[in-house]
Amino acid sequence: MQAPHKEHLYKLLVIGDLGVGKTSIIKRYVHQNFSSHYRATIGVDFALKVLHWDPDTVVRLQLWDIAGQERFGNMTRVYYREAMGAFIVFDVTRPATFEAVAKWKNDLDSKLTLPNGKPVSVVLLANKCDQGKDVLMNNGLKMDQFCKEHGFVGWFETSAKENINIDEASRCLVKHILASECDLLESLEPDVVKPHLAPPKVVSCSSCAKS
Ligand SMILES: Nc1nc2c(ncn2[C@@H]2O[C@H](COP(=O)(O)OP(=O)(O)OP(=O)(O)O)[C@@H](O)[C@H]2O)c(=O)[nH]1
Repeated sequence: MQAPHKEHLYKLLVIGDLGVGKTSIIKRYVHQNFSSHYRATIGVDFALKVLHWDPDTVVRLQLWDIAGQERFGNMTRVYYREAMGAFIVFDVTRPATFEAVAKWKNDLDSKLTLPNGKPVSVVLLANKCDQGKDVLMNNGLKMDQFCKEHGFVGWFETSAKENINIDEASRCLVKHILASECDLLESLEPDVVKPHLAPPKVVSCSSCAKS
């Protein structure tokens, strides 16, 4: 088999309130397992997921699992640096975690933009959908509108427990990041392209297929 000749490395943040399932989503996505035992994340954890995006392209995702208790703290600014995208997670059984979503998004947008000034791609995850849909039922038809108003590129009902929609949400985020990277590379002069945005092996953009 021929080796893929395009490689992308993206740092992705996973943020949201305490106990919404950030660690569980990453564990499910990367290690294909789930535990109902809750242990709060301290600070930040990391995981790596390798996606064979197409026969020609490998995407490496460096997932930053940021503790919910770090919310809006000074530490998060350091964690956000050079991220290309994020998942903001809430728990469908706890309305307060949905109410915090806009604050997480505003915090992220105020601390992190791409070098061309545009916001990074963010997907909203309505997690624990195996447990009921209290929040979604209340907000029902407004989810699409909410995402549009707050600049999310998409949203998914997910369950780390039942493995629902996690792969799909990730593919959606990566698709948007590939497109925004394409924009970025076009808008920046070659001498100011930062190394992390243009890894040496990137020879063309897979999302717009320009060489
Ligand atoms: N039923 C159900 N439980 C879940 C799901 N995802 C996570 N949980 C449970 O929710 C609890 C919290 O999950 P974590 O993944 O630790 O949450 P977290 O957002 O990483 O928490 P912090 O690191 O403290 O911010 C654990 O008991 C998990 O087993 C899910 O999709 N369905």
